[in-house]
Amino acid sequence: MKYYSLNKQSPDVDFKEATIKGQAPDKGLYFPHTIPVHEQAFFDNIEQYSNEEIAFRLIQPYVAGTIPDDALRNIVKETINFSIPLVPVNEHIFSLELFHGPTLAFKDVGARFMSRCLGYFAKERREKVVVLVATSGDTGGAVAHGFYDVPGVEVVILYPSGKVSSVQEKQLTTLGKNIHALEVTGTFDDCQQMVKQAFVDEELTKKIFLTSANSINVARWLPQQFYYVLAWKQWADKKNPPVISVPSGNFGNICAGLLAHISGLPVKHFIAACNANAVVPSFLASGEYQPKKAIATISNAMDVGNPSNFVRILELFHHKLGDLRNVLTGYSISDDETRSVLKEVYQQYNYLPDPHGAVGYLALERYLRQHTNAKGMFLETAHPVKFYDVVEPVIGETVPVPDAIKEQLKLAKQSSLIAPDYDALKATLLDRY
Ligand SMILES: N[C@@H](CCOP(=O)(O)O)C(=O)O
Repeated sequence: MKYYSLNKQSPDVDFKEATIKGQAPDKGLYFPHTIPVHEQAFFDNIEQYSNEEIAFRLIQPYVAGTIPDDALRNIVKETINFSIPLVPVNEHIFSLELFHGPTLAFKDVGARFMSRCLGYFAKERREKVVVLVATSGDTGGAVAHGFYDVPGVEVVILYPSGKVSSVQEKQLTTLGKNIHALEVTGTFDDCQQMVKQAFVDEELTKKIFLTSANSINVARWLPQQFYYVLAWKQWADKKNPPVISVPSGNFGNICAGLLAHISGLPVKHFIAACNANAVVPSFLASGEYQPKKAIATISNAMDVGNPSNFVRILELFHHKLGDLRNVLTGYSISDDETRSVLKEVYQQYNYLPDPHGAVGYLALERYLRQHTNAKGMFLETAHPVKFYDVVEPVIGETVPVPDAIKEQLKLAKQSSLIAPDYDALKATLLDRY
């Protein structure tokens, strides 16, 4: 499989080089030359396959030739060694729980896969790799955990000061060793911009071997297809495929779902469930793409004003807005609506979503009101405890803290404050590495 840059000014690369580079030299995102289409029988008989076999079959065509199949099987097995259950909330709506991994968020799948691929490729290199990553909350913790203590790898996480939850901040600032956090006095988009600029700074990249662990990196983005197909395995009504509502910020997750759909996965419709940061729903309505400064909300991991993966979504649909609209509808949900649906779902169905899941639930409910024969699922992208400061006042109860993170919450934060300014990042990196 070859990958091309969406800016079309850089040479094609294979999976190994795309993973190591993170982003193409012309600042474009890498995109696969062909999208594999799986046989109908694979999806028709999906219950027959183990989770590992499903994940392996999905990812193998993208990796082929760069990691041998036996090593890849091992990577896949370690990546999804936790449950990904589809849980009924009511008669029409199911929750795909993606928070049973070590950092309680869907990002664990991509981060674990990428860290293992990079570990595999790094064995062949002597140089230290510096992984740069921007986070609005969940990516940072998952990448910190996935790359913790990996030999030859240093991780630098940029996060917007005061704009991630207290649990997320602990997850990305307390591990120490090879994990370093930079607290940026700006927005997630500032962090993302600084990171992207670093990759094209020749002076810096001559001295430091940099890569990205955001979904701009194909090794972070592509494995996110796994759980869409694992959801299909658990979907009972195979004659009536699900509507899938995806809480969306940087749009890597929904873009992976759309990719799986183009590869043959039965899905009735996709919903981009956004908070007040509604650049993509506005685009779907008007045809105009207008990036905006990110607005802070209670579903903070989706506080993105210029989603990186929007260009990949356009490419998937050959830039044909009509085709995209046939598959994807966008909704924007306010913080007040999020609080009230969170409470309602908890009281009425005894199911506690996190604020991102609540946005996904309400967007799905709105769509199903117009499409009465359909049923659907929302992606429950993170455990509600990660947002206990929002959730507890809404439901008037304490959210029990899972054992997986109890000890980490007692550790002290270690971070360096920096301005939302590329020169500040460059100076920090040159000084440290
Ligand atoms: N929602 C993200 C923002 C970065 O997204 P990514 O998938 O490109 O890493 C976060 O939680 O940090």
